[in-house]
Amino acid sequence: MSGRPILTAAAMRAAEAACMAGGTGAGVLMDRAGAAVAKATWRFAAGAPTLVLCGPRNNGGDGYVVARMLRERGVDVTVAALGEPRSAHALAARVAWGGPVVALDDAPARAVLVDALFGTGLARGLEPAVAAVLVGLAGAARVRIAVDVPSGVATDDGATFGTALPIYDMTVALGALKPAHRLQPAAALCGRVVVADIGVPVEASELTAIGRPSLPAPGAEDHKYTRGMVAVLSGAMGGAALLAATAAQRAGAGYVVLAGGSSVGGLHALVHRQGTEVLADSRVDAVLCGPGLGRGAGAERTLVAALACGRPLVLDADALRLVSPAVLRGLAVPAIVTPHAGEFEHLFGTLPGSRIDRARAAAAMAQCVVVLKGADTVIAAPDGRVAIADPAPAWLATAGTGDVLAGLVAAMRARIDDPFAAAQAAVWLHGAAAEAAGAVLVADDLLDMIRKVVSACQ
Ligand SMILES: NC(=O)C1=CN([C@@H]2O[C@H](COP(=O)(O)OP(=O)(O)OC[C@H]3O[C@@H](n4cnc5c(N)ncnc54)[C@H](O)[C@@H]3O)[C@@H](O)[C@H]2O)[C@@H](O)CC1
Ligand SMILES: [K+]
Repeated sequence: MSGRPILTAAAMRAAEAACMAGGTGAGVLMDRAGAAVAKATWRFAAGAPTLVLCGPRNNGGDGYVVARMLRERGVDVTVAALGEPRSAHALAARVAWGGPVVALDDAPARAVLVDALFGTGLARGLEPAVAAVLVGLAGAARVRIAVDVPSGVATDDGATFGTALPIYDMTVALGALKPAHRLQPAAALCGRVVVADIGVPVEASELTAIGRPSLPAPGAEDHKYTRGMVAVLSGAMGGAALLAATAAQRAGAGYVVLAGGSSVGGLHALVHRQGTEVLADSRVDAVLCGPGLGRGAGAERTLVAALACGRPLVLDADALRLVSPAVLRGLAVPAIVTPHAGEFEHLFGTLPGSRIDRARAAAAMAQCVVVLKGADTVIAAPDGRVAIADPAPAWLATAGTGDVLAGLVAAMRARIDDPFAAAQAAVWLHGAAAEAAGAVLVADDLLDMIRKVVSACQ
């Protein structure tokens, strides 16, 4: 699992400060940042006339460097500034640019827009008048490129403060990914995100991006039980559990039992069992409870049996309405829970902060791995580690896709000991399956794609 680091604004500033303490000047970093953006802009826009918007501080400073470097490549560059430079390095970069600078309000539309108004220092939403000018110029441009982050988004939680902002074609993240590149609504504005190495060493981070997992193919000594035995507990609505069980099979679990419900059908290789006796089988590596469970007395009995079995648990859907953080905390083996926003709030209450903060607090509260699902899925471990998924296709917003994810989580949990790593592998497979399925997918289509995306992980 690659797990590229994601740095908050403060963490990026600390990395930058450590680099400067090691002897690299701030101006050098700004030059590297500007050079990286100029190179990306050149490649993307092939030298078309370019408007660079520069803010008052260091993001704006990067902008002046971009303008200078594009001019050196022969590009027709116009610079428009939101006020005078208010940091020493931005001022130096403007002096080095040396060309004309017009006020933002007078900026002419050009084919390429480079937005260097605000970066990781943004503390509040853009002034409505500034946002309106930005949106207008972006709308008139053919190519829109954001320096570090789109101006007007909050770096650490991806908020846009309710302001309408442009959608960019590319965002050049300086030094490392930031939460805003992955959290909504900001992530949807970024376009393609390119991380530019500006020579700032980035330590291992508690916050990472979910990368493609490594899922070794079975060896000669493997058999169906070593491949992972998964028990999926069914209930009132058998279809959901069937989706989950099939996903687990397709993701490589060697033996999948669908137990406790009345469901029939599925692949011939799926084993159907009455009741929950399978939970006493010591070969069971992971138990999934929740999809199609229902919320009646039968559902509670099934859940109680699951909670008592001592096997690694994955809890989803209806099961999340019937447990509490205290019950999860009491489990001998940490569970994985997979709530969407509504289930999350029902289970953990209204927690403060970003999705990262909330998922992390919930995981600590319940001492389990929390997969907070959505357009920006966030996974948190009880020890404080958090991983964020790349944006997944919005076509996933359809019935049954959560059941498929739950089955994938169970299959991964059955073969990967670390529940945090297992959850990440499953979320990656789910997103990749959705990419492969394409437009207007239904949950069943994901099942057909799982084998293909698992093969890509070997
Ligand atoms: N992190 C790094 O290693 C590097 C960062 N650099 C650049 O520096 C940027 C951060 O620069 P700064 O911290 O100077 O901050 P910004 O350039 O992001 O500007 C934010 C500042 O503007 C003011 N402000 C905040 N919100 C505002 C609003 N809505 N309207 C008007 N004014 C507002 C505040 O005074 C705040 O300090 C990064 O995004 C990046 O572009 C690069 O120059 C070099 C390397
Ligand atoms: K920017």
